[in-house]
Amino acid sequence: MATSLKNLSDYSQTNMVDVSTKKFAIVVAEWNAEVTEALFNGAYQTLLKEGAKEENIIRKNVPGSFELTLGAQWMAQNNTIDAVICLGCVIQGETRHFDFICNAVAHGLTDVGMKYNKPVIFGVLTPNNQEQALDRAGGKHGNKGDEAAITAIKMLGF
Ligand SMILES: Nc1c(NC[C@H](O)[C@H](O)[C@H](O)CO)[nH]c(=O)[nH]c1=O
Ligand SMILES: CC(=O)[C@@H](O)COP(=O)(O)O
Repeated sequence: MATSLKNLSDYSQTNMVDVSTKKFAIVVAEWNAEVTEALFNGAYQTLLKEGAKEENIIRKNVPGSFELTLGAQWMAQNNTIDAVICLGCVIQGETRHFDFICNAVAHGLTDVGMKYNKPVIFGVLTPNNQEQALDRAGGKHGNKGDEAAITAIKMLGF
């Protein structure tokens, strides 16, 4: 598995720009809160470690990952926001509901980034079970929240 070959929290220092004046929105889905809170902490601490200011990081919650798209749009339309980081965790259930949510939010966040011409980062875990989720939210495979924050910073250095 690709993730088993890398740690989500490892990253190269290329394209790491000065983010001391950059403003970030982090939109967090409340579903699977144990996981999404760990993703948020990873993203938040990574932004601070890379030089972002606490006062320049805005957090907004949405009920579930499906709502990340509208939450991202509400943040992206704010001209003072430089990048939007979206965090969620969609865990496979018994039905195809998982597929519809994952596809909708992946396409939706892509569309928001293209519409507002700014980084909108897909920090959504799509695991088969809780264990796989926790492994990627500060567990043995690192933290996708770290990865999402670094991705936002790298895109600002494009
Ligand atoms: N099952 C999960 C959901 N489901 C809720 C949806 O995201 C959405 O809020 C609902 O369909 C109403 O629009 N959300 C997650 O983030 N994770 C899940 O595992
Ligand atoms: C991904 C989900 O929405 C999930 O909670 C749905 O579970 P199920 O497919 O068993 O209804």
